[in-house]
Amino acid sequence: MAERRRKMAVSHKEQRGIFMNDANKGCRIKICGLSRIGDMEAVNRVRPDYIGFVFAQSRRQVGATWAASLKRALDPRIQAVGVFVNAPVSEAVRLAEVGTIQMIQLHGDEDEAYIRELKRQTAAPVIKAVRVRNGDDIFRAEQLSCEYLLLDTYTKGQYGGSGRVFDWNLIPPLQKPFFLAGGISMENVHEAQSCRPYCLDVSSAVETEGRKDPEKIRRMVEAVRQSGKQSGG
Ligand SMILES: O=C(O)c1ccccc1NCC(=O)[C@H](O)[C@H](O)COP(=O)(O)O
Repeated sequence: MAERRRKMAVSHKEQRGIFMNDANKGCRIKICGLSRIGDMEAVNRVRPDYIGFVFAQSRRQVGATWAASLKRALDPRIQAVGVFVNAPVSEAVRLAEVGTIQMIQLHGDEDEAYIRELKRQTAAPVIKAVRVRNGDDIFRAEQLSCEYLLLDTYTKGQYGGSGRVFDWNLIPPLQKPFFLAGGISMENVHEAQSCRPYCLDVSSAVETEGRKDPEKIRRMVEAVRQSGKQSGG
């Protein structure tokens, strides 16, 4: 077990080195809330950088066993992120340990103590989501010992996946790389990149009648890649 953890730590360090220092690579793209084998086939064709499995309560929720099957159908070059809301630390750790996910996204009220405990038990990089109401929310989150932030829209009674945009003017210059989420669509994808996110995170806008739509996924991934080429990335 200790050896396995050590190897994971090395591989995540290498991964962080590549992702954080590779300034030549343009903005990344994450497609979140995948739950069907057809979704895996759709992403394998266009290869976003990340996909997300939502383990929290949601119409997009997947269980551990089903997520493991989905992961087996996923192109290994795509990183799988597990999305959790106030889950026991052991749940996220276990999913990372068995290889269903490579990164952990905390989308609830998890605090520094929670993140520290997570980091004690796994080397998987941590993304802490901030549901933005004001600039202070973001400043506070930057003090946490996570590798990445994810800035999302605050919606009362809903932790994520609302399809709504927040005021991007609230984003201060940040030290940590951040994922930009919340209502990213074909209409605002270029403007979103001017906020200089490490990665764009999309869910609702690549769905049709509540299901992921392969053609919308293809167009979204293509749009992000095209912008990267135009900006020289
Ligand atoms: O997507 C969900 O249903 C969800 C539920 C509970 C917590 C987090 C959730 N999603 C997290 C994500 O990373 C979404 O991609 C992000 O909130 C953006 O979603 P959208 O505004 O629909 O593009």
